[in-house]
Amino acid sequence: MNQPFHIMMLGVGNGFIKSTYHNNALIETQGKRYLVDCGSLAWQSLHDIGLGFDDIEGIFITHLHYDHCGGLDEAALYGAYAANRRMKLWIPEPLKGLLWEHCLRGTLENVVDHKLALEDYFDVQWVEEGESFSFVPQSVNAAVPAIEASCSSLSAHWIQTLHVPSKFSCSLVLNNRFFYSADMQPDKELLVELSRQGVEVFYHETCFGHNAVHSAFEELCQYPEEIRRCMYLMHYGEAPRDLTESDLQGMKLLRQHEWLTW
Ligand SMILES: Nc1ccn([C@@H]2O[C@@H]3COP(=O)(O)O[C@H]3[C@H]2O)c(=O)n1
Repeated sequence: MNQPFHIMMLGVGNGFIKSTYHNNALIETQGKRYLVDCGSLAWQSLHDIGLGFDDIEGIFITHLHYDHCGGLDEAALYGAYAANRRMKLWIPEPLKGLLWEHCLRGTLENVVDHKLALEDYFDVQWVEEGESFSFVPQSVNAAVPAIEASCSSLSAHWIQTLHVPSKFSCSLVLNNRFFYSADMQPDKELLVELSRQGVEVFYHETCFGHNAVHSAFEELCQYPEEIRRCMYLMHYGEAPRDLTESDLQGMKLLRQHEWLTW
C-alpha cells in the first residue's frame, strides 16, 4: 500500500487575484512537507499558517508562470545565505535550461560567490515524463525492506498537459490514484483515461468565466458524472456568491489552508 498523504492548498486563486493567493499546494507525508509549485505568494501563505523555509523538504514545479515558480528566487537565496541548505527541487526535464536561463539567472547568478547554475542553489532532480519519483527520500524508509520501500513512499510522475500553447506545463499523478492538474485547458479524454487506469481523485483547476488557457467551470460540467463526483476544484479565485451545491454538479470547491487526506 502507498502511504496516505495530506494535502492543503496554499491558495485557490490565479495569477491575478490577490485575496485567495496562488494555486500552489502543500503536501505532508511521513512527517515531511513538500510543495507542488512555489509561486511568488507561496512563502507568505506558508507564513500565514506558521510555516517557513525550514519546514519544507522539497518542491515540484509544473510550469514557469510566476504564480507557480516566482517564489523560487526567495527559496534559493534564503537557502544559500540564511539556512545553508540546498532545497530538493524536482523539475520536469523539458524545463532543463529554461528555469535557470529564462527565470532565475538574472537574480541568482553570482560570480563572486561561485553561484553559476541552478544546482548551486538547489539539490536538483530532473524528471522525465512518466518517470516515477518519490517525494520521501529512501533513507526515511530505512527500516522498510526494499521491496516494500517503493510502495511505502509517496510516488509521483508527471504528464504533459496543455496550458499556454508552445509553453511547457505538466500535471502530477500521486500514488497512481490522485491527479493534480496544475493550470490546464480542458482535456476530458485524459481524465476519462486516467479514471480507467485507476485514478480516483482529481484536483482540477478551473475558472468562472471563459479563459482561453484554463478550464472553464461550464466545460467541466460537461464531464461524465462519475468523473465530476471525484473532482475537487482549485484556481477559481472567488466563486460566485450565489453558487449552490446543485450548481457544482457533484464537484467540490477546495478551500485555502484546509487539509484533506488521500
Ligand atoms: N496566453 C496567455 C497567457 C496568460 N494568460 C493570462 O495570464 C494569467 C497568468 O496567471 P494564470 O492563473 O495562469 O492565468 C493566466 C491567464 O489569465 C492568458 O490569458 N493567455
